[in-house]
Amino acid sequence: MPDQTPTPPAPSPVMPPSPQNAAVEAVPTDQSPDQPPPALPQAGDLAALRGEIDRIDTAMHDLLMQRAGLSAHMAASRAKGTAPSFRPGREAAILRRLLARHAGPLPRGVVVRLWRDIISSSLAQQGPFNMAAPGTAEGVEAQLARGHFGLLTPLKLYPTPSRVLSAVASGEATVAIMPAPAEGEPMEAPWWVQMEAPRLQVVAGLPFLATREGAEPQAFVVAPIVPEPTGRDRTLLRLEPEAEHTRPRIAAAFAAIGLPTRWLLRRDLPNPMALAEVQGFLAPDDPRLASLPFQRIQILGAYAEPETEDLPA
Ligand SMILES: C=C(O[C@@H]1C=C(C(=O)O)C=C[C@H]1O)C(=O)O
Repeated sequence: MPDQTPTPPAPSPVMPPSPQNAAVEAVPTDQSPDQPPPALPQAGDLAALRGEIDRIDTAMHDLLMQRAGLSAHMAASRAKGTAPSFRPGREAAILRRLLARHAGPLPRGVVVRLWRDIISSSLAQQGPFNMAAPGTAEGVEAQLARGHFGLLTPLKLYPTPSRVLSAVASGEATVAIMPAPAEGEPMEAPWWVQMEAPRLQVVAGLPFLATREGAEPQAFVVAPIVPEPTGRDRTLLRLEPEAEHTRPRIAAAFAAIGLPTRWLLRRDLPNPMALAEVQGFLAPDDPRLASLPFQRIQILGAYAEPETEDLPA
């Protein structure tokens, strides 16, 4: 594809400070500071700037078409195998890599927004992909589902979290968007008590881009796949405590094996059950788990630690 070479700026142009100039100047470059600035039209030359934007749009469109072509190849080579096409750990790694190299005026939230749509369209190419969430279209889970998997991924709403879980368990839905477990959940047994592990696993926390440092996910993605480590993960564990295993004692047992809990929930009804989140990626055969004094301990999944949006200046 022939590229139009943009006209270099006039020697030492004196540009008055304006938002337009700020945006132009902030275009990231790979050049070192002592090299001349990249060849860009002068800020006052709107027609040339628009021409440059058209050239960039064409280049981006070409690359998006190339990317979709690669996804189609992947889908074709997968058709013969059994490897799952949904790999939330890889998706998180892709976003982290881009955020780590990101610079300039484009907000990090926009980078995530754009790539979430690109990745979701690639998922749709791999085969049917649809989501289930509890509540209404205005509810937190539905909004987070849309935010993560895009506006074009089909979403079916169910009246309760346990119906959502049944939908993903039966294969009616590819993924379930579940509310983050919390104290004082409604009367019906919480979904994490019912979840059919290890076949179903928590594989992502939403939103991936948190508005502030340390924010906890508001929802979890559950799917019939095995989570993969991303380098910065958290693991959810479910266990059946005895009567004497109060929350502090459960927390102390985890701390004693070098796995301090980030948070811990304990329910007594219908049976004693606890859910703990620990830092890091734990495999089911992790030897530390065998030394915990609990009856049944199961990994409910693992997810990539969220990234944060730009902090206010
Ligand atoms: C096409 C793939 O599947 C999905 C799509 C991805 C993408 O578009 O980058 C990444 C991870 C997968 O969830 C893949 O295996 O990379």
